[in-house]
Amino acid sequence: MRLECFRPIGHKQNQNQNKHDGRLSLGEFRKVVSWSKFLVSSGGKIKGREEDEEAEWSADMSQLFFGRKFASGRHSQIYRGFYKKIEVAIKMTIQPEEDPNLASALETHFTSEVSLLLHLRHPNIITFVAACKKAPVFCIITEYLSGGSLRNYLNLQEPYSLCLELVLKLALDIAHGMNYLHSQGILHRDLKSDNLLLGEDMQIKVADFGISCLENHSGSPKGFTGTYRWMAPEMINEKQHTKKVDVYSFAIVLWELLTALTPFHDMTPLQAAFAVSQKNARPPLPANCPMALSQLMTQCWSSNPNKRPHFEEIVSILNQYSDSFRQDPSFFTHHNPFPPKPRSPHLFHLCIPCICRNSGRRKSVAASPNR
Ligand SMILES: Nc1ncnc2c1ncn2[C@@H]1O[C@H](COP(=O)(O)OP(=O)(O)OP(=O)(O)O)[C@@H](O)[C@H]1O
Repeated sequence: MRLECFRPIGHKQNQNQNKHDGRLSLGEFRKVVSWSKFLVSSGGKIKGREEDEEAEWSADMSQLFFGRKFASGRHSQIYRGFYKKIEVAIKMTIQPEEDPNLASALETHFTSEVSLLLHLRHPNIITFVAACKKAPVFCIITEYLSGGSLRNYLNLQEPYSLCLELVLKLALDIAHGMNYLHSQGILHRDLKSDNLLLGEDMQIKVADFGISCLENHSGSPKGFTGTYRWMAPEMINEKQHTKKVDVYSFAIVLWELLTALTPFHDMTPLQAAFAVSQKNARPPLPANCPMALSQLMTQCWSSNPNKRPHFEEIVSILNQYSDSFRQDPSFFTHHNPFPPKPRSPHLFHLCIPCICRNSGRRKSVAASPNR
């Protein structure tokens, strides 16, 4: 998109402008102009993660050019734009006058999202550019990712159609991003395919840190929750939770990659939450899913958070699978993550006569799936 399609805040628009040429429509322009009176004079500061650190994040609004709105969140509108000639996404949130509780929750989440994003630098985490806070309008500027969300991508695919190579690549991108996030002591708490964005080269970046928090401040997110279909049972039950809630959500995302379907699509989010937390329900394992990936998913969505692996381990397992799969495309057909346990020497000894006597029968007994 050409730079001249975008307008700095406060710039007058030509009324005859064509609505469909990538520029702002009159309505969109009026909205941005109405926000501009709040944004132009902004020069906010926000507390950094260190108690005494006040990090400057304030955007230079004269360098911000708005394009079209291309997405919406629950409480935000997302515009394309340019900031200092870099293509960006601009997330705008406006506090509702009529709902002071929501207004205050939105401010808390804006502050928390900025203070966390500010410190993150990783190829699989969305890059923060700048922000602007001038109540009742808040804006967060990040790099723009042209591939849209993973959910939108999956919606365009046939069920069960993603090739294993792509599933492994995307799963590894997510696991790398999450491993980095956890290494920084941050819990995401809303990991889902809508919050995973795709770059041009199908590189995934983790986004939307609105309800994320530092590990040692993991109380319930005031005013908001994550999304039930992806939420770990202990978080649904509002119990104390740890980094492992993200591992649970990762398992659901892995299931989405393998099926391209929406988890618990035949239930409302509340029904899904009840089924997961009270009946230990999980999405059905795909029939043709390699056993190695089924085992990883099952482990990651275990109801006991201590049985879920850390992301470091997940990265290492997925790396191993990717390497083996690259070298031998039939790897997943042969690989059995549950190798039969070696028999104890005592039992082996006892079996010898019976093997000798019934050598023909032994084969079929060993092959019995019930053993
Ligand atoms: N940097 C970006 N590049 C491309 N698309 C983006 C970007 N940021 C957000 N989006 C799009 O906007 C949608 C909503 O963004 P985001 O999840 O950050 O908003 P939100 O208000 O926190 O949403 P919600 O509260 O509903 O989860 C994303 O699912 C994605 O499709």
